Amino acid sequence: MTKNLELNNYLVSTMQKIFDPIPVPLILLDRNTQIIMINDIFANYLGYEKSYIIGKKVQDVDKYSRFPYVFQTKKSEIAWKHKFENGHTGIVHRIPILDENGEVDYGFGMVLFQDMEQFRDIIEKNKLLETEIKHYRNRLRELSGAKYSWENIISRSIIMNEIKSMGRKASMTSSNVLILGESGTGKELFAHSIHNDSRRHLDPFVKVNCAAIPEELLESELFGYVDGAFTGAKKGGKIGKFQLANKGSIFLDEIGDMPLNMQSKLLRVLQEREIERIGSNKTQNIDIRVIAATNKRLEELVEEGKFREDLYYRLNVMSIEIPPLRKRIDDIESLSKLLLKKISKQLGKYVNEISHEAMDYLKSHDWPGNVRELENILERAVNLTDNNRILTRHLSNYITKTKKEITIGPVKSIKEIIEKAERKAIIEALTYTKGNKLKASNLLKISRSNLYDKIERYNISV
Ligand SMILES: Nc1ncnc2c1ncn2[C@@H]1O[C@H](COP(=O)(O)OP(=O)(O)OP(=O)(O)O)[C@@H](O)[C@H]1O
Repeated sequence: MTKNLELNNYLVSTMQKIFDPIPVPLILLDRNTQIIMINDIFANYLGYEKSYIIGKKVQDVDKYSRFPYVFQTKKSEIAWKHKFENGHTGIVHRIPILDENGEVDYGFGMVLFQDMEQFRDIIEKNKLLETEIKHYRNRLRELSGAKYSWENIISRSIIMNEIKSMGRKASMTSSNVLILGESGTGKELFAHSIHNDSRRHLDPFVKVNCAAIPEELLESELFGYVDGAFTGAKKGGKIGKFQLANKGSIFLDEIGDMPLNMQSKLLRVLQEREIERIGSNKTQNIDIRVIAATNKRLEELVEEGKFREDLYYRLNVMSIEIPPLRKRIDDIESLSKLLLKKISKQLGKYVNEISHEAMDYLKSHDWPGNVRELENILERAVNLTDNNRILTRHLSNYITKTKKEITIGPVKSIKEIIEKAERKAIIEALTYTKGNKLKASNLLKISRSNLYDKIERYNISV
């Protein structure tokens, strides 16, 4: 008995030594709400000598104490506003400590904020920090997030409009998306737009070019690593792209070039929805949407054993195939106009017109490099022209060398077919009448002024 008492006294005095230097008001009660321990700062706060308080029931020191109630409910009260008997108002925690039978053994209390001013100060600072974080998040999103949306994707052809509307549908779902198409067809534009139009648009959009990162670095890029994971690892470790993209979307460009071993790891992420940093055995849950793109024929890669079939099916939940530019020549004119605007802005040189003949050449080219190639051709032409107009001579030789009749594209608009036929008929009539416009207009059965208008509109040199 004496031994137990001695032990108890020893424990209490040791704990008191620990309690006292802590600059936060702390209190410990026994199961009868009797104060076993209180630190100096709390005793001062209550306005009593510590020796006077110890051994008293808590409600005798502060008649508003809710500890008797907490002992009944056995439920902690965290961050409660409390007005003490002496008039102070603070924010407090009251925690019942239960024994193995679930009965209250002790009660632990602390004053988190000693007055409401202090509390309001912290809340204000917190709000300020939140605003700052929001600001930097927005800046980060502007710098590294999704930059493009549907308005940036020019589409006049029926086929492209349909594909855009499929893209819009894909934005609405949370399924993975696979974007297929030749190089330069606008796969990346689609990936940005899908993210920007999805419910994840306020969260990160992280791009990884699977073909550009050496195989041995890809795993650490995607998964990150912990401090000291391997020789040469950065101090403090590295956050992987999966984690950076958490809650948002990860754009895996050139997925067809992902090495097989990484494909297995990606599949695990998609199945388990969790990742492990290299060198760590802790898993972290992640919530990401994968948007993958490739210019390779994935089915062929699957057949050749270069792409995992199960991963292919996981990614191919919604697939969008962007047709090459040569299959949608109706888009060339409007695309060129938009690209001219963009290039003019970049080069600080205003060019906004393309002669009819030059446009014909553009429409009859095969465009193996698709929109990217068109952009390059136009940039060169803008540099070469002396005014605001691009003529045939400003186009690269390889574009003007071969001009075939434009018959490609099953979805040419009626307007374009009529315009082409009209232009051809006017040229034939003018050639036949050796440039006599009156005779030509009679042959064509249109008025002379109408003929003049069309000559100007179709840019026909007489
Ligand atoms: N429909 C479009 N409207 C406007 N610009 C486009 C369109 N399609 C492509 N572009 C432009 O063409 C260029 C190439 O597009 P993007 O990078 O999206 O192609 P990609 O298919 O991802 O190419 P790669 O397979 O080589 O990565 C970009 O400058 C893009 O802005």
